Amino acid sequence: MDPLKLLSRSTRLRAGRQHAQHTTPSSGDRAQPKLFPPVEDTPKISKKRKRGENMPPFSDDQPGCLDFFGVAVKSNTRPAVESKQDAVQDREEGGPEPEKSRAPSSAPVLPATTDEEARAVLKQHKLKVTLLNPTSSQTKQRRKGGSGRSGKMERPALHPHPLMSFKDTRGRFGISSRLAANLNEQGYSVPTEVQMGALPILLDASEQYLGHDIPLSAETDRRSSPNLLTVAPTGSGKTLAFMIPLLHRVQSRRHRDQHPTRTVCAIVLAPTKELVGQITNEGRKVTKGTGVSVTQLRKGMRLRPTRLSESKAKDTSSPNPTGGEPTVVKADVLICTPGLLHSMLNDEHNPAQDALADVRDLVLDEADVLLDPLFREQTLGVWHRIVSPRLSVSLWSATMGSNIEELAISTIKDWREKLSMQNRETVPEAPFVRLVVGLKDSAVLNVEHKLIYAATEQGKLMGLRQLLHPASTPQGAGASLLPPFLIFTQTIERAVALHSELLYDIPAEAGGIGRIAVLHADLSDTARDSVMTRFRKGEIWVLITTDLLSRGIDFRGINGVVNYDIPTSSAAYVHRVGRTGRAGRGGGVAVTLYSKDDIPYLKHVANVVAMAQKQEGSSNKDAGLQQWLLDALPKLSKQEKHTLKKRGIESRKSRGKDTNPRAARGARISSKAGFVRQAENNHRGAVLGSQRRAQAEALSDAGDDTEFAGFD
Ligand SMILES: Nc1ncnc2c1ncn2[C@@H]1O[C@H](COP(=O)(O)OP(=O)(O)OP(=O)(O)O)[C@@H](O)[C@H]1O
Repeated sequence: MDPLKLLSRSTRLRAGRQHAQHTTPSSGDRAQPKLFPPVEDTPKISKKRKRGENMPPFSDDQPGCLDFFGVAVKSNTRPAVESKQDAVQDREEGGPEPEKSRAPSSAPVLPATTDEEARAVLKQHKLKVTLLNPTSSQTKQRRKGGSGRSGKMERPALHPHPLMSFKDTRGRFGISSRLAANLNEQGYSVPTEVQMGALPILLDASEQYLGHDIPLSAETDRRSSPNLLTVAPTGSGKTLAFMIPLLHRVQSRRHRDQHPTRTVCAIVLAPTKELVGQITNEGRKVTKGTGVSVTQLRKGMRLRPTRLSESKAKDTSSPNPTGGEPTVVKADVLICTPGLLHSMLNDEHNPAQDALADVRDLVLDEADVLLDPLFREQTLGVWHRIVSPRLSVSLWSATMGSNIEELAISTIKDWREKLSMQNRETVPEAPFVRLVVGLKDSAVLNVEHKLIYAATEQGKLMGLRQLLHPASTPQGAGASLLPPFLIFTQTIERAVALHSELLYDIPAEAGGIGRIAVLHADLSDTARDSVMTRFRKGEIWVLITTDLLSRGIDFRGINGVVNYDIPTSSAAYVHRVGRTGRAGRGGGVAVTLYSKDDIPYLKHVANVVAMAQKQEGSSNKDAGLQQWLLDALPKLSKQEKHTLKKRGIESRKSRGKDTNPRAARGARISSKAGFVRQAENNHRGAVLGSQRRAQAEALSDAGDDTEFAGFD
């Protein structure tokens, strides 16, 4: 088997075997993908446990950690919880389940943890849960008697009981046997940190997690699923964390309503087509046989109207822009980019103006990008078209600025007020919870970060070639990378130029030009799909791309990321390097090449690297980023940061050649000397000239019957 066929996310995983075949460094040998060390390695926690009475040892090696709460399971709270859950399940699924699909009597049941145990586990796994919309009285109390920092609003902490094994999802939250079986079949047994924290919050909207700490206000609707904002590291399993609750709710609703026609019940928005495709694929794998349909919205499709307007819609259906009959979306869960859905909803020929009438779940994956000015209008446009008072919104990313948090709070408030006015009755307020895993906005820890100074553009190209051909470099002289890896550039032009420069660098015996490819937004959808598939299959070893692939994309077993052009924000760095070291795998390398032009803009990258190294507790001080370098790098003002994020490094933009040809020449990606390029240009000009002359002669020979074909 080709060892590079590891990238394929669609590879069927089997329980207990999912990492067995991985042989490249970044495939790692971790049995389960937790990011933070198990309790045995954490002296602080074990010390605490000695003091605690009922805290049995927790080991990540225990599959599913079913014994974790072994002592407490015997407690008399268990039967009550069990019977309550059965009742909820029966109610949700429209009556008692047939015997065969019920959990067997030996099925895991709700671990009856105490609040104290839950707190210890949350702390151990670096999970922090906060209520973002406390009642005004709670806020005041905390201001007075709280931390003492007057005027600073302190939000109350929550302590949901974490999920220790996917087996518990059925007994504890009543997810269907089919959904549970699919998770098991895909090899998911132990939840990652984000799943441990988010699943109980989203699957159990009641007293389970909120009642302990926070008496909610009278107008807060306890029955609503809470709104959730999650910040968790790249590759930590956020997709599954939002997919399971969403699919569970859709499935329960379908059972309960017994409605034959499908209308969209849930929407997942993501910024790129590639990510949309990946989420759809993941959703389909876990919904197999559940009757829930997960669909990727594509151009030329038509949204299905709700029942009310269906008959009216039949006469006014809009033509398919790609020709032929438009495909009507028959989906329970719709996954799409905000731009496409927004334009479809605003199309005046669209007969399905109320297509989102049944939507009760909205997920914003990579929420900080979706709420960035670039996508904000479309994202909020879709959000405001949803009219269900029971809407539950969740926002997910590895990086989330405080401005995004504030924007989310204000949008939820505006949306609720608007809906209350429209409906002429108060829409109940759902709790808005924030879950943070680890340190916010930081790079994943199991990746080795390298910053390499290359002085000039040509130096960067040479540095990259050394990475591609480590054998030609004296041992220890530089970084080396094992394919497959990704190379990021700032612009499409530079990605294309770098691709043509490196095209012949991989020897024919190793696959030649087929091993290296470029992917960017100017390619057709088919070309983009084909490159993605070939990279996932391991046919392509080096993929040059722009920030198009920097977010969300999950290539298993990718060994490294090269920032050929430095990222334009710390968030961009976190996401780019997060394409390696996924699901807890070690061995990934992130190399950032920088020239002297980059030095003014390097600080944000250096800060993230320094933070990651500090968190990791790098034992080798020389390997880490030197403090003098950090101190020497200039700091950007807020305005400069904003401009850099928006426009990138000016000299690398192709437009530079009109305004500043010299700078543009300096930024050109080429290893050829100036005189060689000039000779090539002269030759190209001569060939073009002779072709033109030949054309002109042919035209004059053709005589008067030739039609005027425009000026040459
Ligand atoms: N519980 C689990 N056990 C084993 N593997 C898991 C588990 N949950 C997720 N994974 C795997 O981890 C990888 C990363 O998951 P995912 O793409 O959801 O990460 P993410 O947090 O969304 O990353 P990003 O921030 O880059 O979007 C995937 O290959 C997924 O199959």
